[in-house]
Amino acid sequence: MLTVKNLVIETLLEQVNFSVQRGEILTLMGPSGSGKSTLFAWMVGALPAAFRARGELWLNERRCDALPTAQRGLGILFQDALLFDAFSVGQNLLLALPATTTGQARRQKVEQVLAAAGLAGFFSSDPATLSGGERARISLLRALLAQPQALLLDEPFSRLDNVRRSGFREWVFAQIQALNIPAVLVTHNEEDIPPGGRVIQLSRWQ
Ligand SMILES: Nc1ncnc2c1ncn2[C@@H]1O[C@H](COP(=O)(O)OP(=O)(O)OP(=O)(O)O)[C@@H](O)[C@H]1O
Repeated sequence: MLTVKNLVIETLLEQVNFSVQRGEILTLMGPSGSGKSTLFAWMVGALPAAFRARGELWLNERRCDALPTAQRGLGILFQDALLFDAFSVGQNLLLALPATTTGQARRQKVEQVLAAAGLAGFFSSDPATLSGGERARISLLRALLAQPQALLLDEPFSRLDNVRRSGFREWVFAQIQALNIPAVLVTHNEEDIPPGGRVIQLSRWQ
């Protein structure tokens, strides 16, 4: 379970409280500038220096808000599918693979997740030559290869056209359910809300 408890980010967010169960996707909505991305930045341990925050972050019974980013167990996916364009698709994915997988098993693991995502044969591709939908899928694969215990999705669908958007959305939701990890989705689009999913509205600091 992922919990944000009594979070205050001064002059931006007042008293944010939520818990997300394993396999659940909680949707966060709110006007532009209400602090959705800043909330994610705080959760991953990268709050801009301009802000002061207090509150608790818990992931699977472990308090995480004082831990370094890499130890929090959170994966994050941004609106822009950020990939290193100097590296091939496969190298981008290898970078995310934990050091516990070694030797030839590293490449095999990456080939295997590419194939499972319908991207067999993309290992040596240059990310700059991919479509927006392909970049989005590879970005999610990269986030998942790091074996996060929870996933934060910051408008991951907004740069995709309508056809790609719904396909990618279903695929992302299926991945989260298969991994049985909690996820938080920021979106401006009500169509992105998973069927029956809970929604939290962030409001501006009063
Ligand atoms: N590094 C920073 N330093 C100072 N202020 C910042 C910084 N990053 C964001 N802000 C400000 O914090 C406020 C909240 O921004 P944030 O990006 O969290 O909003 P948002 O709800 O994600 O908006 P949108 O829906 O437009 O993406 C905005 O007023 C923004 O200008």
